[in-house]
Amino acid sequence: MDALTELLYAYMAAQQSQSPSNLAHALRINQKPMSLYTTEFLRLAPHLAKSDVVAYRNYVLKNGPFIDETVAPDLIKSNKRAADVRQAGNRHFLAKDYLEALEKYNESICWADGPDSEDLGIGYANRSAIYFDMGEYELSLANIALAKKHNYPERLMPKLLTREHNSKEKIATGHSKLAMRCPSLAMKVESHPKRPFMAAGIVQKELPIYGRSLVAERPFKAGDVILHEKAWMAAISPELKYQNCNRCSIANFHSLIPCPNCVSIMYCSEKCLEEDLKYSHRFECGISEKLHHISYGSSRILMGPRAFFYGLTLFKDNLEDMMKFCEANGRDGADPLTLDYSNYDPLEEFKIFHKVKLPTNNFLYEDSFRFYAAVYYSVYMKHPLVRSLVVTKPQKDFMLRSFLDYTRIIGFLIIGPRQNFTNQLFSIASVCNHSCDPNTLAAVHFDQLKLIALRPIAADEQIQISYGPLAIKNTDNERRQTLTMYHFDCICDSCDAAKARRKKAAGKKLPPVPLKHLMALNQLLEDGDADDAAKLTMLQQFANRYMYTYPGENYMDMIDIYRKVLAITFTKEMEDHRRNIAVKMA
Ligand SMILES: C[S@@+](CC[C@H](N)C(=O)[O-])C[C@H]1O[C@@H](n2cnc3c(N)ncnc32)[C@H](O)[C@@H]1O
Repeated sequence: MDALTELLYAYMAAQQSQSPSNLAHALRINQKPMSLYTTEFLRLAPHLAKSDVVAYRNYVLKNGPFIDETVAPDLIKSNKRAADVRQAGNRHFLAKDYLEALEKYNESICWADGPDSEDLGIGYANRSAIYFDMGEYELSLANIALAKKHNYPERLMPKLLTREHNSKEKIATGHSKLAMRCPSLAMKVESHPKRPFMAAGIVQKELPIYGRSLVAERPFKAGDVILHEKAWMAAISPELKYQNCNRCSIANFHSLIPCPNCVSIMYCSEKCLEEDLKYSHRFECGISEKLHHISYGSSRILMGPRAFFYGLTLFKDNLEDMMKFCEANGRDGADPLTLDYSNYDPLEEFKIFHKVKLPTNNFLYEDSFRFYAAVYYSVYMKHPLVRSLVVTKPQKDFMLRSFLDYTRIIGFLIIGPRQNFTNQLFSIASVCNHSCDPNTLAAVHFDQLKLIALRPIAADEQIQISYGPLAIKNTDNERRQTLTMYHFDCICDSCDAAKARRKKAAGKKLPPVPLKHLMALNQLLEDGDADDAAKLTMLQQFANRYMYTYPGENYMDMIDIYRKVLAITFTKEMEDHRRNIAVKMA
């Protein structure tokens, strides 16, 4: 019987007998999505529905699901495993399956037992060979440097030195991807003195139904970068553990370093490693596989517990102080624009997060959230550090309730298309409301976000982005359906039938000459070799000059092209940024 059939049988048996212990058995067999069991769990314990999260926790502690050693054992570093997994990577490399090979080499790097293991050095060296083949010479050099630092065997050194020489030669002869010169989306408008990464002249206002909103106090032009924000928290789905950084979520071309103590976690840099150890991994190292088992298929669900431990660290591990603050401060509203980022204090930013007001008590996925909070609680309490800090009953209940509360807040705050593999939390950008015809693009590259005006924005206009659906692409029904995931009915102008009709009537056709230029531009855009900077400048000029035709069809088509070019440019800009970091590492 294959594993899937076995799982199915166990699942059906659990359903028939309605016995929690059979469910626990099914869970042991299944190493994958826990979400499969949420509905089933709730069916087996219907009395829990809508009850307090403490009841969920008590039920889970008594009846399971037990995420223990039999379900998700800790992985202990092993050079033998490192060598075996590396062999699998070599097979992918020979077949030129570069991404699969990188993932296997990363896994091998994680298994390598300690910084002096030659398996660590060989893993980095093998990665450098892939980057060389991919034409990523800076990354090749950075990985050669890592291999040399981590006991790469002398007997193999000549091969590595040849690759180092060849990579340098490729860069010197203009074959580096950095030589392709990507335009940077720099902030050119005046910045705010207390928020150097944000344009001056933007405020937070409370608007009917929308709630907190970002509003321009001065006009902006198309192409103005009005915010460049870094996420304060991010998470990846466990499937990406050998592909993305556990702290900032970036893929970094899969050039990652391992947690020195466990096999389950990687980072894009020493900085992320240090920060993650400080804010969350010290509470997770040793139980990561169990946590992964719970959050398989989702990055978001772990962010609630993570936010709690982040806060606890900022309160200097003093749980009583954190409890005092949280109990004295209800969720009655918060404005991140009151923070002084020129004198950044992460605790103040965390307090703003804690005070976010949720618009409803009717939360989506509430039963699942309580179930997950309870199961996470049961796993985190296995960690000695957590057990030493969370001791009394009120402290334990506080941690449990915080897991749930922060999961809800994060569900409310996360912007952009709902996808599960990586998620990031931005304090300021998360104040942006959705519009199906947004005036601004939120370009996101993992933990980096830029808000860029897509068309001229007038003073007093709300700054809005799209969380996914767009009137230009999706029907009213499609948009409504997508937005049910966000649990709100869109009130933007495109979703109000009368306003949408009036708006449409105001649109004009582009004059013949710019229309001809636009068609030529369309062709140019299909030419991959065309100068990105020239495309951007042209589109930006169109967007500003012909705003009077908005929302005419030609103008809207052009904005759609502009949106795509901006998103591609931002990705390239961020990738170049990482290549430049690799140069420094080499
Ligand atoms: C990421 S938050 C945006 C900030 C939020 N307005 C606040 O008060 O914190 C997303 C929430 O804002 C509200 N919202 C955003 N766009 C909206 C829209 N187009 N129509 C109605 N409500 C919207 C919904 O309550 C949604 O769940």
